[in-house]
Amino acid sequence: MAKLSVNINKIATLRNSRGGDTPNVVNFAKDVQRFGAQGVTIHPRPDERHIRYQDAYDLKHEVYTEYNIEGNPIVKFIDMVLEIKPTQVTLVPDSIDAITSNAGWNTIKHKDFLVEVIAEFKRNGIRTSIFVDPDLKQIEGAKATGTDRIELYTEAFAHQYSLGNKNAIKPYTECAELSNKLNLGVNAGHDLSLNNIQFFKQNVPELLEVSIGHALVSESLYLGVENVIQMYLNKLQ
Ligand SMILES: CC(=O)[C@@H](O)[C@H](O)COP(=O)(O)O
Ligand SMILES: NCC(=O)COP(=O)(O)O
Repeated sequence: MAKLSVNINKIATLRNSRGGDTPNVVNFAKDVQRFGAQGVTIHPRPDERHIRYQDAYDLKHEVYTEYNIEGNPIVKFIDMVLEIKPTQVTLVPDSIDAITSNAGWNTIKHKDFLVEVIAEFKRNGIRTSIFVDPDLKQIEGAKATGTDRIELYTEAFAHQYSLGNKNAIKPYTECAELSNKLNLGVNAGHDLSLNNIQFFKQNVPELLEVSIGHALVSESLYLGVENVIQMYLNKLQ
């Protein structure tokens, strides 16, 4: 069984749009765990447009499942992760102004940097994962960094699958097979959804964890809206 880690960035986006504390990010994290999620993921960005660094600290004692913090390992991020000591840190090579993550690491070009940062996290007992495109060379490069796991960047799969192209799964299957052979754990994320997750899971051997946020929160709105409209109508009678 692959674990589901719920990315709660979007809850912080909604909260920040009004400047208050609704919805409350910590309560949401507690609820998703109560409902069965096996992990909570956050991806604080340098501009703190959704998850703030303070949220990462506030969640530390409330996430009793797997706490996964994703981000670009700039100094401020590294210091925060070392202080919080989550279950897992996922390194993502985001440019400062990226709207969302849009590429995996070049694990060959950035090998020395990754080796150093990963060693520091592992010395502190934090499991490491690095975000990579589904490319066999990048998987071999990831192995050489000493990371425990890789997170396969699934945007291309999600897009192609939505167009009906099931062959788009092939590089992911191959990368997972190679990772398994190399004893690298396999996580995955980005644009996974109720539409594509079952097919993805069935075709990616030994998938350990998926982190899902954007679609999961959108689907929750759609699937919950009928109930909430009825509750308002009842109160307005
Ligand atoms: C690495 C990855 O794919 C996710 O963490 C994604 O980037 C979520 O970040 P946003 O919520 O800022 O889009
Ligand atoms: N690591 C991927 C993640 O946390 C969530 O990505 P998305 O579901 O918001 O696209």
